[in-house]
Amino acid sequence: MISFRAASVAVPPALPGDPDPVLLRPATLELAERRIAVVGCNGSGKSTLLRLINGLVRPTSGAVSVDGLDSVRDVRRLRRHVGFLFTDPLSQLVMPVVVEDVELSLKATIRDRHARRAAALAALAAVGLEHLAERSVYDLSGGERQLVALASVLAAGQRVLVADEPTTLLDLRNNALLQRTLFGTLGGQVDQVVYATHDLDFAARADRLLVVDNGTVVYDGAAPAGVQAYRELALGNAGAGSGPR
Ligand SMILES: Nc1ncnc2c1ncn2[C@@H]1O[C@H](COP(=O)(O)OP(=O)(O)OP(=O)(O)O)[C@@H](O)[C@H]1O
Repeated sequence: MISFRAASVAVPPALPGDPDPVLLRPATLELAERRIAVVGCNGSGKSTLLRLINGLVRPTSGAVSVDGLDSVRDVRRLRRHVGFLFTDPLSQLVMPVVVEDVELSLKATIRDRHARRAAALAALAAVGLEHLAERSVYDLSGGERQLVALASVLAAGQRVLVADEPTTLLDLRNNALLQRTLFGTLGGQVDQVVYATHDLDFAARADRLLVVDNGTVVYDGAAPAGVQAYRELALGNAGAGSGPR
């Protein structure tokens, strides 16, 4: 269960004397569903909301917790419980060689070096990238990096996954592979996936959908109606006729 209790985020103003810009207005949410999508226009506050979940952003007021772990007080334990997939995979690929990056995620759980290598190769195979195991992460395409980041995050074995626009760099086939892999882990090692996306077909697959506008959660409910609400919000009347496919 992911809980937001009147959680808000404000930052210091760029110019002295200006009011503090509010990135997220107080949000109270109890998120228990397995697949939770967050949609909204550029700059609406989706990443801010996602980053609150694993303590990358601290609430200015209110509180956020995941399965009883407070995002400020228990932040170290929270980070072991909640994995985060960044929009830009280079933000999180820390080892120079693909297989080594996945092995790093397994270090806490598999002590034997050979077993760790085998598990890392299996994690890469799950996203169709075992042939890239010995390549430099800097030589990969953007989409290949995004899939390696997914393999590394899944290998870490966290119960909750937060993914910030995880399909932005992926072609149609790999987009489908990512969705299959991400959702396929649910009910196994993973209890919940929370993802922000501009891909409305991906968003429509959620069990619950949040629409964020100008730092406020303006819709919270079923995905198909939420996608439609977002179309109308973003496009006005032009979006009203085009329902989710
Ligand atoms: N540290 C900060 N200081 C000032 N403004 C910030 C800071 N972090 C984010 N913002 C602003 O807060 C707003 C929300 O940012 P956020 O990254 O949450 O949006 P988003 O919905 O994820 O956008 P996108 O779809 O473009 O990724 C943006 O206008 C951004 O410029």
